[in-house]
Amino acid sequence: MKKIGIVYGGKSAEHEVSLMTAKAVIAALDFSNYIVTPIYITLDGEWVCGDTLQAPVEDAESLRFTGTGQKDSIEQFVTLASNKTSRFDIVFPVLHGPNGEDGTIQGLFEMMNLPYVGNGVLASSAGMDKVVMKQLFHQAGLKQVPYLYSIHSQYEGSQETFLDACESELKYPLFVKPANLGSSVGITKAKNRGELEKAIDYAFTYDRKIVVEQGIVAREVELSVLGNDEPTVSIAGEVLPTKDFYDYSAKYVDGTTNYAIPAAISETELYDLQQAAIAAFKILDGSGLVRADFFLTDSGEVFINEVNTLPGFTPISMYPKLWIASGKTYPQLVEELIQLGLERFEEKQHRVTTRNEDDAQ
Ligand SMILES: Nc1ncnc2c1ncn2[C@@H]1O[C@H](COP(=O)(O)OP(=O)(O)OP(=O)(O)O)[C@@H](O)[C@H]1O
Ligand SMILES: C[C@@H](N)C(=O)O
Ligand SMILES: [Mg+2]
Ligand SMILES: [Mg+2]
Repeated sequence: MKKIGIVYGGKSAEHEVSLMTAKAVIAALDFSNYIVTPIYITLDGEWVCGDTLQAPVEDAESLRFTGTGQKDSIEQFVTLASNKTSRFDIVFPVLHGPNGEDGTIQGLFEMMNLPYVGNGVLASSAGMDKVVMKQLFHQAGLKQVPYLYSIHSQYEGSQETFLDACESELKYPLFVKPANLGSSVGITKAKNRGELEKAIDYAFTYDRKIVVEQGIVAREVELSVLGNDEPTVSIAGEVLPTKDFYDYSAKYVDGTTNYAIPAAISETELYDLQQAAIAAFKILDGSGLVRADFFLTDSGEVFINEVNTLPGFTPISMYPKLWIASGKTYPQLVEELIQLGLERFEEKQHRVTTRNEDDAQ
């Protein structure tokens, strides 16, 4: 039996989405092969290690443990994970957004020498920050919509100058986003200066850095990438929002969004999208998984919007659905991700061992 720790929740505005993902991942595990420990990080950042689970949980709510009120209960996790008998064989951080999808927890696992599922520190942090991500994508030659960004302390002193720059360099409608977040939290579509100003103020309530993007009229197409050094890429899926854009409520609340899997696109368009998804994964030095989100224009032009290094992962989320459409089952996908995490860890360990032996000779 392998010991697996599922870490979920998190100090993030995507906390609730993580609970849904965690429930689904736990349900996919083979309980005759894994001893499953749930580790909940509350919205306040308190860590609560649950008792090992005997079976999948019935609902996501039951994963929301009550904490002890001690903010340093991360020590409980460190003790559990460092102890020889209770040490996890692997940890699965099922966290979305800041403090989880951004390299912070991956850094903790690295320092503890714990194998974990998914992207490492670099890919996670560079993939979380939409500005850094855009700069890397530019370097990889990937086409993107025009954008500007600002940092709160700079914006405060030069608000009008920034608004003027947005209006002269970009065309309405504009999409204003916190740089480090997901699930469309904090994003507003602005159609005039007044709305832009409000949208910027709102995005700054989530992050010290914000991005203002030119809106594009295009289809929204997403692809899933899976693997380590030789990643594979899925077919494409199209998001068909029935609202103004694919906002938080369209994603998780009102169920108004439709999806087309596979997306009705040409072979050339699919090829271009797949090449771009792999290029995005590689420039970030990804491991395990990434969902790449694109805009596809009527003339077949591909613009990368962003990647998610720990995308929504319930059986009805786009990332798994694209692999399920290619013949994998959801539990097979979860198992594959665990194996990829173990492979990455073993490869690193092997290098250390070999080097130490070489040094000793
Ligand atoms: N430049 C743009 N032009 C047109 N629509 C946009 C643009 N940027 C974002 N959108 C709309 O807003 C949605 C959310 O944007 P984005 O994917 O960047 O946010 P996110 O918070 O990282 O979401 P997630 O991580 O859940 O995919 C997009 O799916 C799209 O509907
Ligand atoms: C979880 C959300 N950021 C997604 O990418 O699906
Ligand atoms: Mg995102
Ligand atoms: Mg997206």
